[in-house]
This record gives sequence, structure tokens and C-alpha cells, in this order.
Amino acid sequence: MKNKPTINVIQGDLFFGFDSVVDKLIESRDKEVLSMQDAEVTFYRNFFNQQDSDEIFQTLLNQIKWRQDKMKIYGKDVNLPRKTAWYGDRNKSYKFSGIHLDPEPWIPTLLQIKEKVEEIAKVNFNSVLLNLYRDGNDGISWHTDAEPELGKNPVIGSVSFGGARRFMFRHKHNQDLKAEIELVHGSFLLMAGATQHFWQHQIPKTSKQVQPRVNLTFRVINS
Ligand SMILES: O=C(O)CCC(=O)C(=O)O
Ligand SMILES: [Fe+2]
Repeated sequence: MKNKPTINVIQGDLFFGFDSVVDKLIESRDKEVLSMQDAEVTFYRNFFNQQDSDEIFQTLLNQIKWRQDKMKIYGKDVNLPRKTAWYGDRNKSYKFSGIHLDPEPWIPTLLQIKEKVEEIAKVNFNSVLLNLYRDGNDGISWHTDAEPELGKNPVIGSVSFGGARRFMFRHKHNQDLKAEIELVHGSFLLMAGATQHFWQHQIPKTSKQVQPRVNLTFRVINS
């Protein structure tokens, strides 16, 4: 199932509306740099091999303490369209979409992923936010990972297992700038530099049949 999905860096055309342009990517054997201005985004498609990815995916589904969190919309409590979990070093608590989370202690599988991600990111992460998208009705809407606890130019290491989903970017100040990538089983997306200042991202809901997916975003929380 490791066929090559596309990376489209889509740039809107001023006169003809959105015109999909597959931009030139700087591509080496396992590293792809997305050509996005005001951002540093790199993608490692086969970061984990098939067998490791399958094993890790099952372990995460079974061992993570998945919770159903709620958020307030116009004063009403509404379920988030995904399950979440928060693991990390002790004393690193975090507010996300108005939800206060205390981290669960690391488990071996998470530490194994963290170590591999840190080698590339050159950052020591102290926490990870996990999302479980059960099907196409689950998603995450436009946002930046720019909570104050994450500091000025946060490095976010995002690892995905399970069904592939579209990951979309849009520039905050120029609506013609968009980018999109398919986050496949076993892949790693690294966001750094000013990315969170200038770009929002989302996983849109979809009416297509999609398999369950787990995403992990490793983060450095300063508290
Ligand atoms: O599921 C993903 O790939 C993205 C998750 C995300 O953006 C987040 O948790 O902040
Ligand atoms: Fe995010």
C-alpha cells in the first residue's frame, strides 16, 4: 500500500481563480521539502516501514487512553470530531481548544517514535498530542499550533498511521496561497520556522470511505 501519493503545492492564480500547480519540490531519496513561502515544511513519506507502521498503529489503538473531549460552541458542549490523548513529561500541562490537559506518562511505543523523530527534528520533544480519526466524519478544522506554551517558532513533528488523510495548508494573509499533502501510513511531517505564524492547517472531513487514522504531534511545551 506504499504507492506514491501526490504532493500538490497549490497556488491560486490572480486572474483565473484557483489553478492547481504542482510546484517544484526539492526531493531527495526520503526527504521532500514543500515549496511554501514563510514556512519550513518537510515530509518523510516512508519514515516507518510497513511492518513497523502496522505494529505501531495497532499498539496505539489498543494502549493509548483515548478520550472524548468536548469544546464549547455558542455556549454548548459539543464533542470534538475525533478522540484525543496527551502524553508527556510530568508537569507539562497544556491548553488546547480551551481544553486543559494533563499528560499521561510516556509508554514505550511513544518513546520509540519520539526518539526516531528527534533524530531528524534535532529537538527534544517533551510531549505529544494524539488524535484518533475514526472515519471521514472526524477531522480537525483550520487552526495554527501557536499556543503560547509552544514558544515563538514551534517545531512540530507530526507522525501518521492508518488511513491516509488530506492535510491542507492556507496562508493567513494571502488567500491565494494554499498547499496540500496526503499524510500516509508511516509518514512524518515536520513543521518549523515561521510556519505556525503564517499558515493554518486542517484535516477536512470527507464523505469518502477512509480507514481509522492516528496522528501524533510531538511538541515542546515551555512552562
Ligand atoms: O491529524 C493531523 O494530521 C493534524 C493534527 C493537528 O493539526 C493538531 O493536533 O494540531
Ligand atoms: Fe495542528
